[in-house]
Amino acid sequence: MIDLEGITKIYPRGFLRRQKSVAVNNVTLSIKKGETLGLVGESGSGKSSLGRIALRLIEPTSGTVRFEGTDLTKLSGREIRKFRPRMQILFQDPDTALDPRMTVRQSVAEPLAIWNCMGKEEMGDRIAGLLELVGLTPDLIDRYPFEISGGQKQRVALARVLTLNPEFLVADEPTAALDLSVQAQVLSLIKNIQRKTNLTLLFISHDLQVIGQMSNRVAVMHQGSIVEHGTVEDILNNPQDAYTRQLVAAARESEAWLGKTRETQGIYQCKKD
Ligand SMILES: Nc1ncnc2c1ncn2[C@@H]1O[C@H](COP(=O)(O)OP(=O)(O)OP(=O)(O)O)[C@@H](O)[C@H]1O
Repeated sequence: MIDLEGITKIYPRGFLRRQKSVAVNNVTLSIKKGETLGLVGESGSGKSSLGRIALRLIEPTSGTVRFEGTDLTKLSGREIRKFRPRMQILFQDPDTALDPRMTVRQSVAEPLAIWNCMGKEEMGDRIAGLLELVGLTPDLIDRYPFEISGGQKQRVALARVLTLNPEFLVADEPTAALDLSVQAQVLSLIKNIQRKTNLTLLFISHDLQVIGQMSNRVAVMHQGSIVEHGTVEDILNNPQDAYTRQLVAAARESEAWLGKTRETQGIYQCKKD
């Protein structure tokens, strides 16, 4: 469904913007319909730039982006607008996606109103259905973002993104701003919705454990390049690249640390009881 070919992104930087910074370096990747491709790498490795290029939210310096065979890099602003409802992005911080002056209902309704695709009654049903899909109770519908929790806000942001039935979603560290327990709920929600709707997903994270839970295939990004690419099992059990081996070792260490922490908490709770 998505074919990125030879994507390079160079940002100008520094005084008078004369220096160049290569954020993405000749990346070629494909994502099949209904598949989740996990994109993992440390901060600054170029993941977000690549995700935004895949949606043509920013222009690549060179390379092509194909969406079901159509080269998005060749389309005019007017032509790309037709594709917008079919491709969406879910950001790390729901506060950037939600207008603080809009209620939950207004935030979810806005894309429908902009695309002018429904009558009032049908829109009401659609909003109720979406809120149910993301596990939000109807009593939250008239609340403002400051009146709901971080996890609830991310669910509203997800409902908003799903409003127009997108076929391709870039989820850019969608749970990084959430507590661990809420993170797990939101991840399983995204996974269930992806299965139900056969969404094609580019899931971006710096956390290999999260990527492992969410993805069919993984691409490891380091300093703008894809250094390794394979199934989750291949990457976790038989990493070939030196940087990937470091990532896997760090993920295993943090898994062991988390397990230990839970154990300690368990013992503490028993004693308290
Ligand atoms: N608009 C910009 N102008 C100049 N440089 C930029 C711009 N956006 C990103 N960069 C640089 O490009 C590189 C890649 O950034 P990018 O945000 O794509 O990485 P990332 O892997 O998503 O990082 P993070 O996980 O911290 O979001 C970084 O060195 C960053 O400083």
